[in-house]
Amino acid sequence: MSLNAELKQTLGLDGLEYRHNLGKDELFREALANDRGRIRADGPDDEPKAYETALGLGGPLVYYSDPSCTGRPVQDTFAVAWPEIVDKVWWKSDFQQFAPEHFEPLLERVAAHLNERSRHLYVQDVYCGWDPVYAVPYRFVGEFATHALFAKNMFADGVDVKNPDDKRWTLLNVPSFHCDPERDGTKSNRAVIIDIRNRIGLVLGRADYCGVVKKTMFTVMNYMLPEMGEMPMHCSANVGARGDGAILFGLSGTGKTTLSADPDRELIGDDEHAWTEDGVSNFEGGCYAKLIDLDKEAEPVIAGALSTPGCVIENVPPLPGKALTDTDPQDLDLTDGSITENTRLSYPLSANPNVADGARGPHPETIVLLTADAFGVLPPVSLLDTKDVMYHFVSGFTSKLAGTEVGVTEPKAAFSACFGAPFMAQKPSVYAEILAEKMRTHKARCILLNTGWSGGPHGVGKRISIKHTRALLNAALAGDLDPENTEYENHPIFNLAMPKSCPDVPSEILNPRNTWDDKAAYDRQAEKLRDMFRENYKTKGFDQLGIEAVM
Ligand SMILES: Nc1ncnc2c1ncn2[C@@H]1O[C@H](COP(=O)(O)OP(=O)(O)O)[C@@H](O)[C@H]1O
Ligand SMILES: C=C(OP(=O)(O)O)C(=O)O
Ligand SMILES: [Mn+2]
Repeated sequence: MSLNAELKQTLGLDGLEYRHNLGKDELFREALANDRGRIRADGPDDEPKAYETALGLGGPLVYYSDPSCTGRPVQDTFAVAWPEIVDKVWWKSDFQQFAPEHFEPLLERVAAHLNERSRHLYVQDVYCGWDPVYAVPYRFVGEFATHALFAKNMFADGVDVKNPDDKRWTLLNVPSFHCDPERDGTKSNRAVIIDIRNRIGLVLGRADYCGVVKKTMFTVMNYMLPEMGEMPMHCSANVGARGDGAILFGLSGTGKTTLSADPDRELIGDDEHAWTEDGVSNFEGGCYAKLIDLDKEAEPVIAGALSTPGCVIENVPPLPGKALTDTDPQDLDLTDGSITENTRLSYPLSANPNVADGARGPHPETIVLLTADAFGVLPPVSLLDTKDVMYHFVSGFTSKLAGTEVGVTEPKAAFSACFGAPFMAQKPSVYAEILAEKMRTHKARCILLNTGWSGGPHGVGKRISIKHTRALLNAALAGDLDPENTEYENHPIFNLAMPKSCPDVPSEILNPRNTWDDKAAYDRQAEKLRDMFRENYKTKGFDQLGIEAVM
């Protein structure tokens, strides 16, 4: 079937011009010519943007998203509540039911909106997943060349999927369509809606943060993989010189991207993976790094990717006095969080000089659970046994940092099951059971690595340095923190095993109580966090899932 006929059949689009599978250079030029201002002017009450899409000198594209959408719009994210999925999906405030009777009329209105204007659309055919066992063809269809370029950077290509037409997902991204909540069944004038029955994603209105283009598909994968008995994971992954695999689970801002980009280890990916019988493989073909206050020495790989042609930079303002035409990445102010703290760089895996072949690697030898504790009370590193892993995996404690979700402006304690609740389309027990089974089969060492605050809570203490976190991680990966090589002490409040020493890390920071001047205040804060863990365990009914309480 021709592309025209296919898009007429799946989406009702008719009489449109498709710019299909353009190369990066073409998408780059199209983004500059077409994504500036024009389409946004359709919306009511448009807040002016401070800057418009700018040119990089043969380097990255600099995109400024709608000021109301510099992170994921979680409160406007839905799945169509078809009867065959309604009992399986884990519904929650950041993943809500969309009434089936509203879906078709809404899609028809979106199609009519596009057909009437007969604007051109960008269509990019990519794959989600590098392993043909579970990979799906992913067709991005949207108004902005920027998002098509993002999809090209961020997804796999050339994957040999059998019967691709029976598996293809189509994402229709239409920033110029503003929903009417009363008529359309949405909560506001924007919406992100997943239709599992028909394999369609809809991104409407001010939802143009590029992260939506990848995380929507990630949510889909998290629904589908357990159906095939496979484990999807919100984690980064890499491989050391001994062929030793590692995976690092963590919610946004905990360090998946930063810590997996290690010049000495082959990168598999920074965010979304599957763990199957064959090992670990990436869903994506690119990375999505945070740029705020990037330290070019501590993060050489990310800094190096900044000037890669075809990369997309999001919401970084220029240095004072620098013009926005002909922007050299050097002219951007990476310390400027005035648009958002969640400034971003998307780059293909190939921009990293050390990547794993085919974005795949072995079963992990080390499993890292990342957390960023803004209370400053968890140890920087703890050794976990299997029951600790299960407990901390379903608890998913971290502090949400400002920016990645609309509405989060300061660090906030979060218990996000499986370290990615908004994307876990099925219930946490589904993922916990598959992980438990994997851990029984493949023995791995496990650590809890806290990249959060030390010496006091956020605002008083300091964030643990990347240098120390990396030293702790490297020691764990090398086996230096294995129980036969290191002495441990127990944290009496969290019941966690803390090493007494670690190469290249001052011993006194390993027990967080040492880093606080006021020990009584430390104990009170630690007890408060422990009580939050207990409360979360109780209210979510984790005992009924067979998860043992460890604290
Ligand atoms: N000790 C640390 N470990 C990891 N990241 C840190 C640390 N201290 C500060 N950071 C910063 O925190 C952010 C971590 O974000 P990122 O690696 O993108 O997380 P994720 O990929 O899990 O969302 C980065 O901006 C990084 O520079
Ligand atoms: C893209 C995102 O992921 P992360 O912050 O984990 O890199 C996001 O949360 O929007
Ligand atoms: Mn990341």
